[in-house]
Amino acid sequence: MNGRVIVIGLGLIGGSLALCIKKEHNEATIVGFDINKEQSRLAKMLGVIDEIAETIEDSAIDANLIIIAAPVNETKEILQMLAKLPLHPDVIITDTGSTKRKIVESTASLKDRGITFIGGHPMAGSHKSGVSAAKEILFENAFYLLTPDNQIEEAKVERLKCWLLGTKAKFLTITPENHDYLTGIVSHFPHIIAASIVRQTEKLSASESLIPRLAAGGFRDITRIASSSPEMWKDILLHNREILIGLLNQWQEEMNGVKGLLENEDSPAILNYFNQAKQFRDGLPMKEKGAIPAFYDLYVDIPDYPGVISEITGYLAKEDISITNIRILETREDINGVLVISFQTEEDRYKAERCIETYSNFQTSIGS
Ligand SMILES: NC(=O)c1ccc[n+]([C@@H]2O[C@H](COP(=O)([O-])OP(=O)(O)OC[C@H]3O[C@@H](n4cnc5c(N)ncnc54)[C@H](O)[C@@H]3O)[C@@H](O)[C@H]2O)c1
Ligand SMILES: O=C(O)C(=O)C[C@]1(C(=O)O)C=C[C@@H](O)C=C1
Repeated sequence: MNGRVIVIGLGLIGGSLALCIKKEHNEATIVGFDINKEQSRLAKMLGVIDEIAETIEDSAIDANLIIIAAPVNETKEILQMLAKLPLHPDVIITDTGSTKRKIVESTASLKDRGITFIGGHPMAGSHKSGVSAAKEILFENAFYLLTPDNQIEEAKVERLKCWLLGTKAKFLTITPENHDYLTGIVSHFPHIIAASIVRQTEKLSASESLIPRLAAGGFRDITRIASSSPEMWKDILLHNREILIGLLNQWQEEMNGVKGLLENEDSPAILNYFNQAKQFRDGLPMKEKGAIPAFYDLYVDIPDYPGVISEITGYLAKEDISITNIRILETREDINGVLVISFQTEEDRYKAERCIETYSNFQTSIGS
């Protein structure tokens, strides 16, 4: 498709969407705006956008598609500001916010003017922020939730899906209320739990300095998302507070139940507790982004001798397998080191696992 697309908020999500749109619609012009000028400059330098917009006002006027990929509170403010501008009558405005009810409510003035707003939420992401973490394949196979008002013409929804074709996501239409209930359960609430586990651990570490050094695989897996942007999550929680308060009440009951099982030393019930959790977890769809890691990490246990990292990267280079990131887990320095290598795709990670197995005796695992 041809036209002008403006992306407001050039972080992980805005940057990734810009890349997807450019890939699918090469002839379109992608204009980017971010309140942080450094992000705009970086986005242009990385080829994520074609042009930098100096203000939203100037660039939105002739846009065919406006994507707001800013934090949820800012998204509301931007929508209210757009409602005052002389926009192209055929423009489609969408957002990427993790909550929908309050955002959709703030579009009343746009709606009164007959301007199309279709709430959007790509259900894939990461704990990383900023345009430097943006990638074209971020949304592949993920659900992309859309919350069009029932007055929006189907053709407009189809046009938006066409713009977003390069995401290779699976579109699903739901109401804003249902959206906030479902994402409250599978996304917002787990972020609270992850942060609470980390905070409890931090408090207990004050009297036990070994704790941070022992926190290894399991702790890291369940708390990865506690490294997400605190600013972003503060607003998400406040947008969805009623649902989250309900879930916290249920969780407290659940925890009281577990406490009861322990107090009563109810061995069969404890076994059953873990069995049921395992069955549900193991049955989650693995091909969908929601259930697999956002970055395809491979963990390699490495002995401590000079040159071991270049040895492993050498094996991967030999088989032409590209890596996107490499780091050492410091917490396990005192036993062997653990090298974490990230790949763009699950297939690359699989090839790397086979490659390292073929050329060495290093133990690998995918850590999930
Ligand atoms: N991170 C995720 O996993 C994820 C996944 C799906 C949806 N989302 C949602 O997408 C949105 C963006 O998240 P992200 O992860 O890309 O965050 P991010 O922090 O990587 O990027 C947000 C960008 O918005 C910019 N910004 C803030 N206020 C602005 C304003 N008033 N005008 C213009 N730019 C502004 C910031 O400078 C930043 O560059 C959020 O609403 C978030 O809830 C996040
Ligand atoms: O993978 C992660 O780090 C995420 O937290 C991604 C995640 C999620 O909770 O699944 C976070 C917020 C979004 O709105 C959608 C996706």
